[in-house]
Parts: sequence; C-alpha cells; structure tokens
Amino acid sequence: MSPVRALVLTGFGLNCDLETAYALKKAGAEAERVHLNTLVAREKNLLDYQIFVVGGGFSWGDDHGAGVIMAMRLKHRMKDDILGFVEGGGLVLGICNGFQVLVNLGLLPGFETRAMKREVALINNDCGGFRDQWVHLAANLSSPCIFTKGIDKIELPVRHGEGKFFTEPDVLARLEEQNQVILRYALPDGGTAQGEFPHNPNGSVADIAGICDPTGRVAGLMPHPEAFNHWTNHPDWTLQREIVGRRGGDFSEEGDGIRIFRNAVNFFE
Ligand SMILES: NC(=O)CC[C@H](N)C(=O)O
Repeated sequence: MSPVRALVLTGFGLNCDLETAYALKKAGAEAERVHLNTLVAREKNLLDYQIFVVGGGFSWGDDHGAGVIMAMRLKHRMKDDILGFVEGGGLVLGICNGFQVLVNLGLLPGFETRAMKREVALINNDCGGFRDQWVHLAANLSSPCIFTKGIDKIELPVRHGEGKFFTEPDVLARLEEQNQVILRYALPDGGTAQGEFPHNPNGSVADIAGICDPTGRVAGLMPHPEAFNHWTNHPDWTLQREIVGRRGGDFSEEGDGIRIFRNAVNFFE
C-alpha cells in the first residue's frame, strides 16, 4: 500500500516544521516540508497529499495578531485548493500558530466550511505574557475528531503568547453541543482546570485547548504534540523511570504526542 502523504507547511516564521515532519514519519507517514511560496506557485499540489499540517511558530512575527497574515495569504491565494482538500476528505491539523491560522481562516470551527468565517479567536494570554510549560489535558472521547480518537488524557507542552481561546456564548454552546471541543486544560488528577492558572495557562474560556470541525477531519490545538516525540521529552522522565521502574514510566516509550499523528495516518490505512 502506498504511504500516507503529509504536507507540513514552512516559511515566514513557522518554526516547528522539522519536528512536526519527524513526528509524522514516526507515526508512519511520508512527510514533506513545503514552503508557502511553493504551494502558492502550484509547484506542489495540496491535493497530492492526505494530511495538511500548519505547525507552530511565529509567522510574520505575530504581526496584526498571531496567524492573521498567514491566514489571509492562504485564503486569498489558496482558497479553492484548501476547500477542495477539505471536501475531498483530507485531514487538516493546526498546531499552536497553525491553530491560530485555521481559526483566522474560518476553517475552524467550520460550521459552514465554505463561508470561511471567523467565529472564534485566540487572543493574548490572561497572565499577560508568553507561557512555556507542560499542561495536563482532558480529551473528549465523544468528539468526532480523528486526531484524538481513543485518547482520554495526555500531557503536552505549550509555548505561546496568544493562546486564550475566546468566543461568544452562542458559539460555545454550539461547539459543546456538537462535541467539537476536543481538549481541555486539566488538573494533574484529570479534573477540569476551571480556569485556574497555571493549569489553564492562558485563561481560555471553558478551559478549551483544542477544537475540531463538525466532521472531525479538521482540528486545531494550542499544545504541541510534535514536541512529545520521545519519552525523555517529558520534564519528569527521570522521576518516572525511578517510580515506575521502566523506560517511559507512565508514558509510552515513543512519546505520547505521536498518538495524535498515528490516528491521522491510521485513518487512511
Ligand atoms: N509556539 C507557537 O506556535 C506560538 C504561537 C504564537 N506565535 C504565539 O505566541 O501565540
């Protein structure tokens, strides 16, 4: 069977593409890093891939708001390609800056994909500055999300200045109703963070760390699954080894973040 092909976007300040491609390869995909200009020039065709990832970073230096200019570039130069990709059954994942891009692009929450309307925002963290820390996340097993399938909880790092998820109550109600909230910031014991800092690192409403579209094939999250690509990435790895007495401890040896990418690859196999 031919390998699942993933396109990882690069350029203009995105800076997690190498790690993201590595995580996808570890999950079994054939991952290619492609510059935005190459895509816009149609030297590579998005429709030749099955997974499209917009990863983390500081595209255009977060000027005009994180992810805004990248979203405008994609919308005005690639709109038909992106809509064709989504409607053709492709998977789209936005991680951190990529999540900010998908939100500005209106692909998320994607109540009506073609409208490309912005319904939610990722705004400045309530704490007033950039946060770089690991978080506990509770996943929604009832969500249609392909990427988080079978995951009930996971620990991942966050690093962002504009990660506060915000939306109006009617949109929030719709997201909850359709099980489009995929990840929430949680306490170490698994309970919801209820807005409490630093468990909820940015003040996100309803502790939301990630959402998907109604189909579950487009998803975005602020934490970085590609950065948990080996058990020693976790800050407690030496402690885990001592307590649990084996490599990896409570975590999978390959790094729990890989599960999110493997779910995407398995979707096509
Ligand atoms: N790690 C990231 O992708 C950061 C996203 C964005 N630059 C922010 O600070 O909010």
